[in-house]
Amino acid sequence: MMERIHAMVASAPTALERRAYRNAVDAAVRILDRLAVIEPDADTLRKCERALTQVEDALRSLPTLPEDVEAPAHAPGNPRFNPAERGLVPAFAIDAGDTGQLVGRVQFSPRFGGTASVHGGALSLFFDDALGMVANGSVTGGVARTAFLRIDYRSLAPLDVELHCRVWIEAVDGRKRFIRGELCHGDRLVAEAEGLWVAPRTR
Ligand SMILES: CCCCC/C=C\C/C=C\C/C=C\C/C=C\CCCC(=O)SCCNC(=O)CCNC(=O)[C@H](O)C(C)(C)COP(=O)(O)OP(=O)(O)OC[C@H]1O[C@@H](n2cnc3c(N)ncnc32)[C@H](O)[C@@H]1OP(=O)(O)O
Repeated sequence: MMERIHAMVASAPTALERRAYRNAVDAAVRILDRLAVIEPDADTLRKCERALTQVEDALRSLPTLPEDVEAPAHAPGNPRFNPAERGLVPAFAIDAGDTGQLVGRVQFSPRFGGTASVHGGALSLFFDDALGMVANGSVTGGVARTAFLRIDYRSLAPLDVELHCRVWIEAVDGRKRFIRGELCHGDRLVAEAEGLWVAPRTR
């Protein structure tokens, strides 16, 4: 599988390039996290904007990736990098997985928040990624796309606190993979998710 993915990718990034990319994204998201909590001061923020525009100019000097890369988003060889590496979803620590069930921890930093709690859309984004990992994991095998994702918000999710997540396969029916998940803060249920992932037709 991995060989096939690597073959689809024109130029997979080296470990050094990937680390540099990750560090640059980390710096950018730290800025967004800080902007989410500060009291705005126009002078300071104007200086920040000028400095950030210089960073943007440096990034514009780099070529962009070709549009036709088709390697899955989470594949190690994908030069587009996976969603967590791009800062799209919060980093997710996986404690156990790969047996059709996944157990892990996630912490939503301030940029994912409303006032004191996590934005509902950010929770949905997280569930799409976490349930998607199980839907696309070694037990189910192969690529499948999200057909629907339903979230039940049970209680407010605090920011900057470790939350615990469990994701499992509810049922597999032909190309259809029904996946469920839950997110808890200690003993308190924060949100539940259920979704359907559909694998492409083989012919
Ligand atoms: C961006 C792509 C990313 C893909 C990643 C893949 C692999 C990555 C590898 C490792 C990944 C690790 C982690 C992955 C993490 C996250 C993954 C996120 C994935 C996404 O974020 S991806 C973007 C959002 N996603 C879309 O952009 C989908 C747009 N959409 C479509 O592409 C089609 O819509 C599709 C393919 C869903 C179905 O199309 P189709 O033609 O193959 O299926 P068809 O109509 O034949 O239905 C077959 C059976 O599913 C039932 N069915 C279908 N849809 C249903 C629904 N909504 N509700 C209830 N039942 C439904 C029918 O009722 C029938 O059931 P039955 O057979 O029993 O009659």
